[in-house]
Amino acid sequence: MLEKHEIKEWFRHTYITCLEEQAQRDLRRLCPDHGAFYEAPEFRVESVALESKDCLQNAIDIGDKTYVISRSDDPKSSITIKILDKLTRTWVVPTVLGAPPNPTSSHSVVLVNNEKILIIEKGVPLKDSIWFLEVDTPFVKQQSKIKGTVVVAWSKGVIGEGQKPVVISGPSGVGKGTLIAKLMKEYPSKFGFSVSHTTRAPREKEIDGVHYHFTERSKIEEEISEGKFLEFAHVHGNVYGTSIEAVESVTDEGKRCILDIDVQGARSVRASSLEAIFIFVCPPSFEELEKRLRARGTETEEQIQKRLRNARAELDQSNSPGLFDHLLVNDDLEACYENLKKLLSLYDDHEDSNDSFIKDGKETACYSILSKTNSEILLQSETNEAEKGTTNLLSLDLSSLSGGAPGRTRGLKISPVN
Ligand SMILES: Nc1nc2c(ncn2[C@@H]2O[C@H](COP(=O)(O)OP(=O)(O)O)[C@@H](O)[C@H]2O)c(=O)[nH]1
Ligand SMILES: Nc1ncnc2c1ncn2[C@@H]1O[C@H](COP(=O)(O)OP(=O)(O)O)[C@@H](O)[C@H]1O
Repeated sequence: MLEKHEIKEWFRHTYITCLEEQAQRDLRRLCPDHGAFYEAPEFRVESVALESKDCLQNAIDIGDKTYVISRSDDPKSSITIKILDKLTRTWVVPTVLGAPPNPTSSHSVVLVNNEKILIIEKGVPLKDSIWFLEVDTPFVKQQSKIKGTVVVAWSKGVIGEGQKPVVISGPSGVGKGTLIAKLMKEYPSKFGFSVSHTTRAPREKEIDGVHYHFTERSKIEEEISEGKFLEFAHVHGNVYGTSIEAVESVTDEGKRCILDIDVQGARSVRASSLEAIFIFVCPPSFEELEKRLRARGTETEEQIQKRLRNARAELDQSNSPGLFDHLLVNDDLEACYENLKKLLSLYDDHEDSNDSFIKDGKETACYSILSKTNSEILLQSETNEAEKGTTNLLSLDLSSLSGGAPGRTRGLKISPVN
């Protein structure tokens, strides 16, 4: 049997989870005498955050665990996560993956489903304020297994769906870079390149931050272990990797992201939550590939031999079932480029259902969470619209969230409530 002060504290935590009905049930089970004592008022997420002088914290119950999300009143400090195991009454500090929200003064939280918690940052425009803390998604489960620790992961919410990124793979020297450069030159505002990290040395005309982020092995390994990479692979004796930020920053600019990565990387992206289109570029023949590699003149003979050996393996894997959506043969460059354009235009009839909402400018106002049902979360403007007689509520449709950690949770449909 719990002590009365423990019951009170426990109930305050549980109540905030938006599971007040369950809380009442559990409370009756744990302590029949006090079950009816704490009447839950009408549900309003914001009003039940636990505030003390130097800290704001919210607690969310999922099964036997309570996730405590706190921030101090130092505006520079970011959110911390602690987990209370209610059965053993022990605290766990989880490994937190992904880029966290920028520090702000406070936030409101609500449980979306048993896999993730929605956090709305206060005092920042809606488009920057939506965050998901994943606590039991497939990604988090997989990372937990790999790391052998309890893992949670941040994912930024993005209103509307960006166009699917395009993954381009193919053996060294086949012409991937040439095709991508043509595309970027013709459509600079439509496509953006995912700038990979690599431990290989820069070639003569390569610029750091433009062609690659050239980096040290220890640095990239550290960042990989911090969950900052969507994928990475050892290619031709060096480490190459796509940071989550490399892809998401392009998509956030409203551009379609192009990734030039090897077959291992393509496989990893296929297995990730990033939905993309996968294209493999083949040479017309192995002899022609060798000719192009040599003519480029950027590698030593030893490096050319290594690339040619790896090319055979990559060509073999291009037919792996379910890996590549399209194979393009780069024989005549112009013809191949035209085929690439045709292929990409297949997916160009995309319309953003949130266009009108975004044009209204509502996404620049500040909101906080008001309430939740199974299908929607209501957000309330932080301005004084209610006093002016208008409701200024927004509905976040929960049926269409896509993606998630690592990266962004896209496809958020938000519409005004009349
Ligand atoms: N997995 C993975 N492969 C990459 C990445 N960036 C580049 N690569 C691949 O690494 C290989 C070597 O690239 P690079 O050294 O630029 O040589 P090049 O392909 O001969 O121009 C190519 O197959 C690229 O597609 C990355 O971020 N991840
Ligand atoms: N269709 C083509 N016909 C002849 N040469 C090509 C063709 N496509 C690309 N090249 C040349 O082949 C070399 C390798 O191309 P590159 O784009 O660097 O390949 P990758 O990025 O796949 O390693 C470059 O010198 C490029 O100018």
